[in-house]
Amino acid sequence: MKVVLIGVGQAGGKLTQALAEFDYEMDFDAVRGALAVNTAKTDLQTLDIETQLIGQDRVRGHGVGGDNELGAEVMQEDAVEVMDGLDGKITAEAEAIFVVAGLGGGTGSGGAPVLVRELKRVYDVPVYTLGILPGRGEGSMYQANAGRSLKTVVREADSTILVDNDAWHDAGESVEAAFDTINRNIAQRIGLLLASGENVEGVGESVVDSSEIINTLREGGIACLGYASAAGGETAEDNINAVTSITRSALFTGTSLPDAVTADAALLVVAGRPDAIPRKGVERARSWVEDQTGSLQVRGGDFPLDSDRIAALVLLGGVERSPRIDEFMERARQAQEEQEQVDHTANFQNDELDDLF
Ligand SMILES: Nc1nc2c(ncn2[C@@H]2O[C@H](COP(=O)(O)OP(=O)(O)OP(=O)(O)O)[C@@H](O)[C@H]2O)c(=O)[nH]1
Repeated sequence: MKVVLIGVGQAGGKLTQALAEFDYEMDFDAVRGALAVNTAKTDLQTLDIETQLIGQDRVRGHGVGGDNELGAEVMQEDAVEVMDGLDGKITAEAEAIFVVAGLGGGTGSGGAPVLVRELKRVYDVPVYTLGILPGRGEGSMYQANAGRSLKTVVREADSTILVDNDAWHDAGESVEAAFDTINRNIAQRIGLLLASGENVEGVGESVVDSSEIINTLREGGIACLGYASAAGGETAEDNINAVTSITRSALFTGTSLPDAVTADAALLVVAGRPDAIPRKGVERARSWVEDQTGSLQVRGGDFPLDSDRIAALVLLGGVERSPRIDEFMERARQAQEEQEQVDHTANFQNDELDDLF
């Protein structure tokens, strides 16, 4: 799928760069344009992709300090500039636009939903969000911000693929220490999904293409991605059990949104050497995904790759009824209440307020 990526905020910019680099190193050519937008000048200076600083009048290049309402305002005020900056980058060949953001901060959290809305007004291709949910251990500001941002961005985007910051790193690693691991995994796994069907030689009937990704995300709402891989055997026959077993791991342990299984639609992509991908294994795994997700819309396809490993990617569309989302929204709601209490106490201690007597 030919895509243009727009990172908003610090996490959004870093991930956009990581995705663009992976795509370039693998020679997939799925990423046709990349831009990082932020209110913090120093965050942009560390990136190699094209960048755009917004909100200079309001925050003078210092970021919005976790204030996502301010993040949304700044994006709205500078929307014309950002859209002008994208002119020429989003060409007719682009099949989708991805707005990439950490939903817990200020700039990405507030700015992403505004930018998605603006993009949808102008472009005909689907506009998706790749959103990062704060891990359980992150502070209440992050949780509350992400709750509001998620609610808004899901309404605006054609679909929102979520990666939970607790999902794609080893247990025991703190979220901050794990950023590198998470970002590498996102670049590889989301990168492979985007590249499915791109730059593929000897395209056969069973090769997955962009329309299957778009159709899987068509129902809107929240989506997630599962991934697992294993050493491949010599022949396709040798890999029948491997394909079913990695598909199971992708859905149960390798998912970007733990516990999200019930889905409106799904796509199973099996990547590996074309002669090592077993038709029988893929078909068996696809019908297993059907049983697990309860969806009758489970697509399947191959992604020919010159690799000794065999990998399964499971894209689930319409997972918003999952217990994981309910649990997160409850956490966000409690965090917002806690924050309101903190603000309330702060008012009592405010020296600028006169005591009554
Ligand atoms: N996976 C991942 N998450 C990150 C990374 N950096 C920050 N985050 C997460 O993103 C959220 C914070 O968002 P940031 O992108 O840092 O903030 P911002 O959008 O730049 O907003 P301000 O700093 O308030 O202007 C938190 O939930 C972090 O855990 C990263 O490199 N990788």
